[in-house]
Parts: sequence; C-alpha cells; structure tokens
Amino acid sequence: MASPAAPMPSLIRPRASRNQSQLGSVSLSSDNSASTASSRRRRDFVFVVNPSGANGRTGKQWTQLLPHLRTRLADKCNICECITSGPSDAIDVTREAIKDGADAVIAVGGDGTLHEVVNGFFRKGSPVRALDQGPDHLTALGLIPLGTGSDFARTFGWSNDPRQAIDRIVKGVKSKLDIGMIEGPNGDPHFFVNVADIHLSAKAGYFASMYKRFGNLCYVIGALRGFWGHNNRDMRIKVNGGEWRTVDKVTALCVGNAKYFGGGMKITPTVDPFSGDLEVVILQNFKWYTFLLKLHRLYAGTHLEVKDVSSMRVQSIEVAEVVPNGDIFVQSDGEHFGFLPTKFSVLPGAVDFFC
Ligand SMILES: Nc1ncnc2c1ncn2[C@@H]1O[C@H](COP(=O)(O)OP(=O)(O)OP(=O)(O)O)[C@@H](O)[C@H]1O
Repeated sequence: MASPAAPMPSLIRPRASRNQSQLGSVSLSSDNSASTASSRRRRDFVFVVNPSGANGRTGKQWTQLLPHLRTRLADKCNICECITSGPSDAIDVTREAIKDGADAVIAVGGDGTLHEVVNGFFRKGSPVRALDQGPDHLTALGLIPLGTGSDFARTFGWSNDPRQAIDRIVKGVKSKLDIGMIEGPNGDPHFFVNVADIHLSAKAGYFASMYKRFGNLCYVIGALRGFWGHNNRDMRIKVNGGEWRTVDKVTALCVGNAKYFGGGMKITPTVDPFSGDLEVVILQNFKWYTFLLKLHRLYAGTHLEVKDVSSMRVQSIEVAEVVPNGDIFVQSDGEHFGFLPTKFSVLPGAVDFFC
C-alpha cells in the first residue's frame, strides 16, 4: 500500500493493499479532467526508495530527507513514496506508476535501484506508456543517489548529497538519456543505464555484491576473488551488425552508456550518455598483478593508453566465446545478468532524465 510522503494527495490513491511497511503500490488518477488538461493538472512524482541500499543507510537518510522534500516539492506536485519490499520490486512499482500516468519516477538508492527503475520503463522490449494520458505523455526519470557505489551519478559529477538531487528535480531541467539494451539467447531484452560488462569484471561484480558491508572496498575484494581460477578467453565480436572477428585473451569487455563502475573506476572514460552511442573498452591479457599495477589508471580513466586496452564507439556489439562453454559472466549496472552470448545495443534518447 502506498505510504504517502505528504498528506495523501487526491491524485494518488493506493490500489493494492500490501504490507504497508513494504511496497507502496501506486495508483495515480485516471480522472478525465486531469488527462485532458494535463498541462493544468498537478503533476505526480513517484519516489521509489530501496530502504536496504548502502547497508540500510538509504532508508535512514530518506526518512531524514522527507521534510526537506515536502518543503521543496509539495506545492509543485503530488509526492508518492514507494518503499520496495525486495529485489525486482522497483521494476513492478515503476511500470505501474507509468501506466497510471506518473509524470516522474525517481529512483532513491544506488545503481541497482536505478537499474530496476529503468527496467520498469520497459516491458517485453517496448516502452511502458500511460493508459489515460494520451500518446504524448512521457514519464521522466530522476535519481536521488544514495547507494554504496552510486557510480552512475559520478559521470555527472554528482555527489551522494540528496539535497542537490532534490534541487535538480525542482529545477526540472531534463535531457534525453540513452538507454542500453542487452539481449541474451533467451527471454525478453533487459536494459542498462550505466555500464554492462563481461568476464572478469562481471565475475568481480558478482562477488562484490557479497561484500557490500565493506563499502567501496567490496569492488576490490570482488575483483581479487574474481581472479581466482580466472582465464583470459578468446571471444568473437560483431560490431554494428558487421562481420564477426576474434579478440584474443579477453580479460574483460565493458560496454558503457556512462563512465564509471566498480565504485569509481572510470572504465569507459570518453562516453557521453546523451550521444546516441556506447563506448566499448576491451582489456586483454591482464594477469592479476597487471590489474593491481594498473588499478590507479582504471580509477583515473587513463587506462586507454595502456598496452592491451582498446576502445571503440558502437551502436551495437554482439559478443560470443570462440569455444562456447557457457560460463562467461555478464552483468549490467552491477547486477548479474547471465552468461555469453549476448548482444548490446543503444536506444538513443529513450528516456527524459532530470539532470
Ligand atoms: N527492500 C529490499 N530489501 C532487500 N533488497 C532490496 C530491497 N529493495 C531493493 N533491493 C535490492 O537491493 C539491491 C542493491 O540496492 P542499491 O543499488 O540501491 O544499493 P547499493 O548496492 O548499496 O548501491 P550501489 O549499487 O550504488 O553500489 C538492488 O539490486 C535491489 O534489487
């Protein structure tokens, strides 16, 4: 059930009754007068909050932030707070909010929460649309970064300061943000907004998620654990639908819509999330000690000059093993996605984003 941040506004009504302390299932107005005069109606902003983000810090900070949020926004729009009840909840909540005509869905948490909210903007590979707001209605995406890594926010130079994030939402400046699409051999497409990656870094991310209690150190621990039993592998890539070619001894292949992953590594340092393309960075033939020696360059984003590191701009890239084993990890936005083969492509300017 929705947990209102302000006295329950008339345009936001709870629909499903679930555990009040958990998921806020939102239902926004389907009032005809609101839909026919959308420019005049009060806007509906839905805040999707992961209370467990940053080891529970997100939930605490959110509670402290609410009075400030009300002061800044309550006279401009209806505020609806949805507290997620567990993994994937943010996807469903976002889809429901968009269908119900929300003007903005704002992810409150880390990159994992943002990733889920972004995936809620789509269903079976197509954008989710409002049911009663007319074809031109678009729901904007917002972010209050309050996670462990909050890597997506780093591309814009944003800190984890929620008051600055609220200022951006109040200002209301939006840009058309590119979204990455990721397709495996089975199932519906999946979406990413930050960085998707393959092999060592994806394995490291998988392990890092087990050590989040150590803060940003979890990424280094994850990487070192990922090297345990790691082999660089020969892979095949197909760029922009061209010919397949072989890339030897791949350590990691990273597809960036934004610049940072792994708690501040500037892995795809030249990408622009509003440019309509993705940056692919391939690390080849790295040993565990190469990784340690070059770590500072990965954080600084100066690794493109290092031997066995290459970069290219793409609209799409397909990646497969030369000898398929089905054990090469793939992750998107720090979340485990599955295993190769996989295709990555960009949806230019797919979402309006408060920035
Ligand atoms: N109520 C919940 N309880 C437990 N886990 C949740 C809940 N809501 C969401 N999650 C999961 O928590 C995961 C991590 O959340 P989030 O990304 O916000 O924080 P973080 O991992 O600390 O930050 P970052 O990803 O920036 O390092 C998400 O992938 C999400 O699936």
